[in-house]
Amino acid sequence: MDESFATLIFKDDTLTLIDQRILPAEVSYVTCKTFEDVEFAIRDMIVRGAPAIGSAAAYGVYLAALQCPDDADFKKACKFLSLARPTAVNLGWAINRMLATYEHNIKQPRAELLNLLLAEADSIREEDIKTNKLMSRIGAAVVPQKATILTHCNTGALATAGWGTALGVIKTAFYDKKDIFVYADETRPRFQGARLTAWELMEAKIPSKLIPDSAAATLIRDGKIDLVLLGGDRVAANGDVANKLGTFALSVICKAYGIPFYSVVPVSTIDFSIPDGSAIPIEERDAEEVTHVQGVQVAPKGMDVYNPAFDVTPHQNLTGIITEKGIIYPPFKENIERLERGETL
Ligand SMILES: CSC[C@H]1O[C@H](OP(=O)(O)O)[C@H](O)[C@@H]1O
Repeated sequence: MDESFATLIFKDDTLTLIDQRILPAEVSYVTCKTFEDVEFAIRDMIVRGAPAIGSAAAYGVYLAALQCPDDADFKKACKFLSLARPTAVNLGWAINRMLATYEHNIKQPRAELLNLLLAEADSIREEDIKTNKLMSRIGAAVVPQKATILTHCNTGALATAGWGTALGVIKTAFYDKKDIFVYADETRPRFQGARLTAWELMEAKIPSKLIPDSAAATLIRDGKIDLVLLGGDRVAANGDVANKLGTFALSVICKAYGIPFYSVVPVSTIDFSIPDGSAIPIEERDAEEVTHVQGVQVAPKGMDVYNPAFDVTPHQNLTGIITEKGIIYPPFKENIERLERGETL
């Protein structure tokens, strides 16, 4: 996808989002004029991907301030936004950053306070694009001159405010003229890989193939994959990573066959407050996502469903975690503590 496609645009007190529920069949946009619109857009995955969710939520907080001059109403609106999806830490991180701007400037005239909140939301969006390009540059160093890469879910411009995390690394390696080939798995049940990553790879003209999720294991066993690059939604202080369902299984297979396995995340996706992955809330989504495919029923009516949207990969299965502050290698806990102290790795 060329960079003219913006995942989210904010203008005239309106957040415009490319509707990721129906890409690539249709390129259409949804406008959000209230914080309730933004909450729905996040919850229904019109916008998805940890950094993109954070950026959208930041504008949702600004819209809440526009709608709610009363402090208690505003705080209630922010709480409502924070509950839209539980796993990606970027949602809470962005809301908390906006709330800090609000509290710090609460005594300013209302118009000035609103301007400062909008400026903070713009900064969060702009910083994310810069962060993605920086981590992509750092991450491209782990991509051999000739490599076949497996990626999972969607971690491109659509999952962020622009450019991408793991797919950002892949694009950077490609534009660096590395001889890469990408296998993108479909990523059931929402098909972020088949719908979104395939679209971004084709737009970028990166040599690639789409595969069923369950084909990855055989490709890894048969030595067809040199490297796995994927995203993350919340990283615990010991390096455990919550990411799209299926990540854990891929990590086990890669560990068994000695394939490098990297999560690519901005530091804003690290939750320094939780000691390990057991504390990460895992979102469970509607049964229909599994019983239906693009609205067509495939499972018998009334069949019970377990539909976790994420799983947790233990740090022991990771080769490294690529960030804009450097690559976190084992010992993960100690190196994450260095990041928390503001060091660059
Ligand atoms: C760049 S973070 C992308 C991250 O978000 C995806 O989840 P979802 O599509 O449900 O928001 C997936 O976990 C990706 O790795």
